[in-house]
Amino acid sequence: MALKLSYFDIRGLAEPIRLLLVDKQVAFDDHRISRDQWAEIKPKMIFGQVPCLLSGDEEIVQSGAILRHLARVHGLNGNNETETTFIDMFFEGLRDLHNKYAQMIYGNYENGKEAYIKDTLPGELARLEKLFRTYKNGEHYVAGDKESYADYVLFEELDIHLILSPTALDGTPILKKFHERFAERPNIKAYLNKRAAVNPPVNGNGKQ
Ligand SMILES: N[C@@H](CCC(=O)N[C@@H](CS)C(=O)NCC(=O)O)C(=O)O
Repeated sequence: MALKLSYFDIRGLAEPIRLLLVDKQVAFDDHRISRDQWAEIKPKMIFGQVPCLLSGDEEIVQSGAILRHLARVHGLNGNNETETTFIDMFFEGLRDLHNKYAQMIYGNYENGKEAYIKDTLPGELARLEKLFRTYKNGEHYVAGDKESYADYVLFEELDIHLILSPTALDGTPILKKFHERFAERPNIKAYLNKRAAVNPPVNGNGKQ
């Protein structure tokens, strides 16, 4: 089934989806929309927004729905209902953190960045690390031995926070190790090397 992922030429909400597809070696058209093209494309989108994954004739929007769709198709959803629920819960927790990050990035970067790094982030990461240790003490993936869609989201979330603050993970060694391990997965590593040459912005306003 031909896949086309439409998004802007930034990492943003599409990057965990790209990472999942790349890691699973699923071919896709990585369609990057320019600001000029957007005015024409926006009215055609179900909610007037991207990312949008076109899978054959099926149009899927909402980044969480896209990730969960791919998780079901590629076996990245846990081994049973308990694991799937845990993975979803972990993902929603990551989404909450990302919303706080995005509020600061888009709404209060100049005045809010330092307070976000110092006051908000450590507690958020500590909570995530505690949850991450639920399965096998966090030695592998979110739900234990096998990767899930939430691992791609977690990796990207940690990665962008390291861009924001290179010492961001110093207080959460288990998450730091996960980030290092995940970056070494061969397909991810090759993608990160290729991406580094282009270095696309993390966010739409160029702040990161
Ligand atoms: N809940 C949606 C949010 C999508 C969203 O906010 N997309 C932004 C880019 S990150 C967008 O399309 N902005 C352009 C616009 O709204 O015109 C999701 O998770 O996919």
